[in-house]
Amino acid sequence: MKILIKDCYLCDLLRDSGVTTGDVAVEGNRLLKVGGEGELPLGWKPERVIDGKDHLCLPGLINCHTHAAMTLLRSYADDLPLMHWLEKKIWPMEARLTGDDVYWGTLLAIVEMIESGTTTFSDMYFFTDRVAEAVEVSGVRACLSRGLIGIGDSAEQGLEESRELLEKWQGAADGRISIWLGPHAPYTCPPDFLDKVLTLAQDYRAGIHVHVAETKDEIEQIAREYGKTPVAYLSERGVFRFPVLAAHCVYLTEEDIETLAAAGAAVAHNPESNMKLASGIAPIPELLAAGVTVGIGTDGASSNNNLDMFEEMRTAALLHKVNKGDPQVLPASQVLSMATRDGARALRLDDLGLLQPGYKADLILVNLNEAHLHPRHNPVAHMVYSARGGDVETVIIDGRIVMEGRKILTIDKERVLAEVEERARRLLS
Ligand SMILES: CSC[C@H]1O[C@@H](n2cnc3c(O)ncnc32)[C@H](O)[C@@H]1O
Ligand SMILES: [Zn+2]
Repeated sequence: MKILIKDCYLCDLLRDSGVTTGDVAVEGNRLLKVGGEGELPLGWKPERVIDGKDHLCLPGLINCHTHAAMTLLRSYADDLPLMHWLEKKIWPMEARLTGDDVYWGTLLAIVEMIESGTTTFSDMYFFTDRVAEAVEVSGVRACLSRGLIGIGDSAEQGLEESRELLEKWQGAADGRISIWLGPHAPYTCPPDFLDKVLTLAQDYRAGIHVHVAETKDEIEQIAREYGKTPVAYLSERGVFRFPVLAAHCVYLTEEDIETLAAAGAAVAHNPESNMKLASGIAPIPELLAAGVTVGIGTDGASSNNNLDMFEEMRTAALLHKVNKGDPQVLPASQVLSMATRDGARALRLDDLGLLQPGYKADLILVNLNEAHLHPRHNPVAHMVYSARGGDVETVIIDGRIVMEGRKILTIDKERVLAEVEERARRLLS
């Protein structure tokens, strides 16, 4: 499809050169022209023209760490610390989930993400076949991992399912789906199990998505069991020989940061989940100073409790300023970059996260005609400090319009809401 978005505001995050106005042309699943950059072939005619006036065009937001189907458990267990929350509330309830539950819970997450401008997400859950189906039908982009727990009966099953996913879904849905391996965390993955995960990573050249150093409890447990930090434990097993997406990374030593930087590992920062579970504050300024790529994630809807990346950007920006007592820490343009370009790099998705000719056509139009977005001194700052997910008007993913005028075109939202209500009721009964 050839789409022309006319007269929108554009910001160039690569050069941080402020905001301009211009047109954006999309052909197939690629950006053809963005403002003054790129060429339209002679006689090029759009099939769709979208009026971009009073709208800011941005790369689609990238949610680097979530558990999409946990929308089913939103506000089922609040105000608890991580281990109590997981062991006493979440895991017993997750044991009751069916594949259909995960499918509909994931679709609900996708509705929420599209409505708030997220076009790509990185997920770790189970029944991942069903997660992939939800991604395929809805038109979003996703990196999916089957969460792997190496203690208990289902360890081997998780590995087998991961292998099947890699065979069946890697590059599926026109390349919108990527498969990663998801060893859950150092405290659920003993050394011999991690070794099996890495053999699979080697066989399929897959990346590793893992929770790391999230709480003080984890630091103490891994020190007790292995006499080292979680990062050192993973490093000794050889995890960092592969592309790594490390979620949380709240408690890191200087040496851990050096290890992550030297390995080219990326971190998914989840400030709201870390705040809600009272896990702590990740050393994001230090990671950035060391050259580590940092993306932003919401974590699951049960520890956040929404999937709005605008809110997450604002929280990230504010949290680190107050933590450091320095308002210059994490300026708006850097946070917006973390939620777009750096997120794409963290997920190893080339040609994504920037509005540049030749890049994948994943973009959003944010309606600036709202009271909280006036006056327009600095639309980039508005995206981090003032905007809300509900300001997103149009979403294009892989060159396809998936939301227009706030109506999602690929999913029957009413059906999703009804299915989830019924399933959530059954789960608690
Ligand atoms: C085995 S699939 C993934 C697994 O992770 C659980 N989970 C959700 N949020 C967190 C978190 O912040 N830290 C650790 N584990 C988390 C989720 O409930 C699934 O069981
Ligand atoms: Zn998580």
